Amino acid sequence: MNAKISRRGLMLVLSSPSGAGKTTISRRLLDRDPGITMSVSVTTRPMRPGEQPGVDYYFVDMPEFDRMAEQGELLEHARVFGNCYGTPRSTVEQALGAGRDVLFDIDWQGTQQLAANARNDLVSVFVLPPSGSELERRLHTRAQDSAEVIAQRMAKASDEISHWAEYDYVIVNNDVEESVVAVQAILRAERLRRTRQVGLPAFVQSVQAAL
Ligand SMILES: Nc1nc2c(ncn2[C@@H]2O[C@H](COP(=O)(O)OP(=O)(O)O)[C@@H](O)[C@H]2O)c(=O)[nH]1
Ligand SMILES: Nc1ncnc2c1ncn2[C@@H]1O[C@H](COP(=O)(O)OP(=O)(O)O)[C@@H](O)[C@H]1O
Repeated sequence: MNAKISRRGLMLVLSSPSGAGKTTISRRLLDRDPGITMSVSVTTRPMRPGEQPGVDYYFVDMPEFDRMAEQGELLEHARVFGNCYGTPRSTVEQALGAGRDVLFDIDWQGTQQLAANARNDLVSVFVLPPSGSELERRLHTRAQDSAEVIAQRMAKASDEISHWAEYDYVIVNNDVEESVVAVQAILRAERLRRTRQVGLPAFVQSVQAAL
């Protein structure tokens, strides 16, 4: 049997223009891998029908968001579509220390901040749609937004996509299952990075001691 070597968790970021499929990929990944925890963000945007506080987001008002940001309670934060979004620091740090991986659905601004502050813990994946017309089709089939909101999301897509080259990995989400398998392969390899396996020195010593 393989020895259990303790490991630091990693931060897996999925970013994409709205509608490319990151929520769909994230859900399947979370269902299949009990070692991953989803980071729940705080936001000032209004709750949508069907959303649950503490599950989809923590919904807060602007003064509370500002207080959290000022007191250093957010690992990163950004303004997106006119609302504020941020990642609570404490849950992420606890998970990483306990060897659990954390999945983030955040935009390029948040990813840049994590890269600046915690590069060694970060693995970033950009999800591209197969084409512009397919992106628009997916936004329509999701049937969540008005025509006006869809037009806004399409206008924002080019801006988000312009940051693709800042990511460690890029996948084109043609087939959901293939995309999930690709992200699982990325995770599998990244978990084996020497620097993340903090229990390795002790393990190697124990192997050497018996030689
Ligand atoms: N930087 C940052 N971006 C976030 C965070 N939470 C969500 N986002 C991004 O904010 C954008 C809007 O999210 P949301 O309001 O849920 O709308 P939707 O995902 O486009 O339906 C998406 O691009 C998310 O990736 C966060 O904590 N930090
Ligand atoms: N590979 C795919 N092929 C076809 N439809 C997809 C694919 N991935 C996601 N979708 C669909 O596209 C829509 C947008 O996906 P979603 O995961 O909500 O995107 P995002 O979280 O990036 O905004 C949803 O209706 C989803 O079922």
